[in-house]
Amino acid sequence: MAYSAKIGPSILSSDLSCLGSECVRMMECGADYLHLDVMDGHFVPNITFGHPMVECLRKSVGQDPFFDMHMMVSRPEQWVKPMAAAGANQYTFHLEATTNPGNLIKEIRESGMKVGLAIKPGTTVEELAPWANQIDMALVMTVEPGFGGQKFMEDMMPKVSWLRSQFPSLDIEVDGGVGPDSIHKCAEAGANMIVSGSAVIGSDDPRSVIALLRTVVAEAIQKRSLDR
Ligand SMILES: O=C(CO)[C@@H](O)[C@H](O)COP(=O)(O)O
Ligand SMILES: [Fe+2]
Repeated sequence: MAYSAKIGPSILSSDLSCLGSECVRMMECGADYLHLDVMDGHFVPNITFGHPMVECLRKSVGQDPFFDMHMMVSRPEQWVKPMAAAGANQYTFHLEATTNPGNLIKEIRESGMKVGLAIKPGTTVEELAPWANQIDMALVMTVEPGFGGQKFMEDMMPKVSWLRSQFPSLDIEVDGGVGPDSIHKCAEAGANMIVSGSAVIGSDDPRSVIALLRTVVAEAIQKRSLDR
């Protein structure tokens, strides 16, 4: 079992005027990576930031933090090279946003980044499956992409369970409404990369929330390995 429990705060929920210090604060509170939500106002009805912001963040926080770019954009091909140059580590694009996932996967790899492939709630996991052996991480959205602070969609968990059963070593990420109330469902289903925005950033004690999320997921991974 190659995968481990990792917690990635979504900094979309933080005070955006202090993004650099918020990233540093999350890493100091025990985050394993940072989940950066890029929205273009077209693929989703909201706008956040692009590669110039990522470049500034990289300069501000140093080389260490792993930047998982959640690209909620209509033309993901367009931003591969700029994001790689800006210091992104993983480029997670939406299956719904491209007609040629195979070529995009190749371009992301050639740019030196890891590859993530995301699906919206209305997309079946069978549509993602043909690409699963070529990617580093599958992202199962547990809200409609576009905004933080939405309600967790428990009915996405069968997608996670199915992926875990078919691809035992794959990194599987969940994103949207994940926090102490929903983490058990995600962990039981087999998710190991956990994005949490409002539950972590909005907490008075983000360190404890991150530690709790990681413990629940790590215990589920251990249980799965003993059951095999
Ligand atoms: O991609 C998205 C939303 O589209 C997420 O990354 C959210 O920003 C996570 O925030 P919470 O749902 O955990 O508040
Ligand atoms: Fe996200």
